[in-house]
Amino acid sequence: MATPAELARLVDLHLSDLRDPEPNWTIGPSPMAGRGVFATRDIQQGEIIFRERPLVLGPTARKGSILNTCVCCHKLLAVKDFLCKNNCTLPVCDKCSNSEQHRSECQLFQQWKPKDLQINAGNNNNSNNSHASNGNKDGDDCCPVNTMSLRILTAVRVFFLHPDQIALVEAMQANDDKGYRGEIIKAAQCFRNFPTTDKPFMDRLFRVVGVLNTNAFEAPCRMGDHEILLRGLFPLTAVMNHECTPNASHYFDNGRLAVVRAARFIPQGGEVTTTYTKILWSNLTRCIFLKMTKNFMCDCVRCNDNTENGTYLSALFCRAQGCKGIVIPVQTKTLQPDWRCTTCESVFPHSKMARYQDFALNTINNRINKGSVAEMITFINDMCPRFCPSSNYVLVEAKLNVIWRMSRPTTEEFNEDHLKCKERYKEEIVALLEKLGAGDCTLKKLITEEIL
Ligand SMILES: C[S@@+](CC[C@H](N)C(=O)[O-])C[C@H]1O[C@@H](n2cnc3c(N)ncnc32)[C@H](O)[C@@H]1O
Repeated sequence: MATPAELARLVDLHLSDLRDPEPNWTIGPSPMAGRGVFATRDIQQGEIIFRERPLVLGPTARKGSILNTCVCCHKLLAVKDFLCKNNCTLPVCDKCSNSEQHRSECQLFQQWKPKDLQINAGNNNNSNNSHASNGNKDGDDCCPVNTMSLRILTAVRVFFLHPDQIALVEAMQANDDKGYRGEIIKAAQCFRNFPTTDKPFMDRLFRVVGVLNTNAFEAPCRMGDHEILLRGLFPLTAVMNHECTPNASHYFDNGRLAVVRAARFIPQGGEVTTTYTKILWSNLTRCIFLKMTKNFMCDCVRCNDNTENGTYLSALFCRAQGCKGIVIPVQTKTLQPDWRCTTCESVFPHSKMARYQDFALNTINNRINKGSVAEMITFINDMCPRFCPSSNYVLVEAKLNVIWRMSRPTTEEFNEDHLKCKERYKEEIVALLEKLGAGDCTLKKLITEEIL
């Protein structure tokens, strides 16, 4: 792995005009993991630490993604006949189809000979050759886009970068997850002539895919009245290590600019951290997510406190007869803790509580976005307290969903009680964030400034 100094040199070149002449950050060796970002002086809460453009950007092409979106400008395309006229099978608008960027990737895809993607209605479920629908019900039968070849596009774009930019990608960490090979194999199956026997090429591709999976962000981008998620590699933002209640927060300005601010005061020399999970998830949910997606167990203060600063985001109702107490995990930093009631002290095995947590999660999530906001509020206020403590993260997320839906343009009308509920939910979530010590985090800004 590249030294912190070499990584910092390449990051400086990448930042170009966005590099502050006297930055308040530097890259150094981290006691948490590998390299990290550190404050060169005291940084006040709310201060911008850096801004950065993506080194590469591409479609996320995940299940449910809108696929009839131009791979260059991300504009929404017609529901039919939106693929490149040169048969590279990439969705592209007329204007971008003649751009330099598209020309090079179009030629490469043509050289690899994409397989015929004409599909039959209802034949969308073959995961080895997954012709995805375009997320637009009208177009389900006529959207011959292969999500796996679309997903590999961001990795392919790395090969067209300037040598210093390629060196930066090479200097980044790539977790060695065998699952990443599957992504490449599935993409290769979309072509008749993919260079699978070219070992140096395949090794480089594997590393690039590893770098993307370890470091890339999903950045929301609004184009007119549709919003899509882009897969972006923002190298400096990615060098920040994870903390479950981080001291910095980041957001993406329309997918094209990462902005990193101090959520709290950061003393000179302190490591600048961000979070790779949702801040309001419970200890166990974050722990499982980090292990599965980032391959590490977090050791931060919050992960070591089974009350989570008194927020009890994990809490479930006690299963002992007659007890109305709550149970929380006994051990921290394990994927299968025992659970103990804080009132009667009964202990339950994880298998039992995991089933209960899944039941609460599925019952609540099945209602989210189904039916009106008014129905959701009634469900949250009247039904959920019967089976889920109000501090449980799933219920907290349901309230967040109501705030989100009420803050967006909608034809639904809300009465005074609904508006009061929304305000109450907002106050509860802001109080939770304060208990966690989250400072001026992005979520707090989104809630209080209503820019969800
Ligand atoms: C995006 S990289 C962060 C930068 C990385 N430290 C480097 O040197 O390039 C993400 C990886 O860093 C490591 N990491 C980040 N935060 C960590 C933490 N709190 N504890 C342990 N490992 C962590 C994990 O290996 C994770 O997959």
